Amino acid sequence: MEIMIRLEDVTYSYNRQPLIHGMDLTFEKGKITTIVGPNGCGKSTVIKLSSRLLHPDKGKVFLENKEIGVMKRKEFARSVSVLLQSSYIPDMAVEDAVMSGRYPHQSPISFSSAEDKRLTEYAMEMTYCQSLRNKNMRQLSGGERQRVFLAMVLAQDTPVIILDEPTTYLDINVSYEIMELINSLNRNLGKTIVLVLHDLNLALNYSDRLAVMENGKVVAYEEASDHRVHRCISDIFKVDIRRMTEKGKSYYYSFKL
Ligand SMILES: Nc1ncnc2c1ncn2[C@@H]1O[C@H](COP(=O)(O)OP(=O)(O)OP(=O)(O)O)[C@@H](O)[C@H]1O
Repeated sequence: MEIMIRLEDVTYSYNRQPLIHGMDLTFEKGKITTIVGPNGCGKSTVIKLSSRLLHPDKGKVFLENKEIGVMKRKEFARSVSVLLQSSYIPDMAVEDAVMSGRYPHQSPISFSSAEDKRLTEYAMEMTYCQSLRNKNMRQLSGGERQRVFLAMVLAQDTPVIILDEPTTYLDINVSYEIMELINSLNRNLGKTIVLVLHDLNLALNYSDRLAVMENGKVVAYEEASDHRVHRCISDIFKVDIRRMTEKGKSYYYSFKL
């Protein structure tokens, strides 16, 4: 098992109110790991600590063997892309916004290369944004904007992709398409993916591993098919988890008892 991101003895407080205390957590290379847990348990905080948007009060975060706090901004951005829950909405056309995802790969004086244009097109195609290319970001619906933010992440073309609730605002069909895309980025291109998902059915069916959080702590961390993690989810969310097989494929689903 190779580790891509490692939180080591991490402590974090907001306004002197401790939220995370001495957390050890790893995200494996080449896997899809999803963090689940109730509102306010600290999932986004872990995402921000893992992507240098917050710095631990104590402890360290490593990307492979480098401490992320000492990495150069562009160096980190060539390795890790991140989609947050509420991103700033830039006042620019969709195509330019997606192209801006390429910035870590460009020098300050260079213009966009053929590779930048190719990846921008690819990212827009994969996220169904091509027809939006000339629209201003601020004119988009919530779901359209979420797809463009995902395209920006794809265009960044990093080995690690961190997505905090990527299916927010998306209708059920687009949610599944995006989860299939995330799955194929992992299975076909070997990307390491870290997700936060509220939809337990998506989390159970698209993750290799699940980290269950409660009150700032990781209370279970197992393979997504492991009954121990299912029991923990059942206890926290007061749901039952079942497995069904359809056309030779197994699926998990959760439902309220
Ligand atoms: N900037 C902030 N200042 C003060 N408190 C904060 C700040 N950001 C988050 N918190 C608090 O920290 C706790 C954890 O927040 P966080 O956003 O990490 O939770 P979450 O598990 O991602 O929640 P949700 O599922 O609702 O998105 C919450 O109680 C929240 O109110």
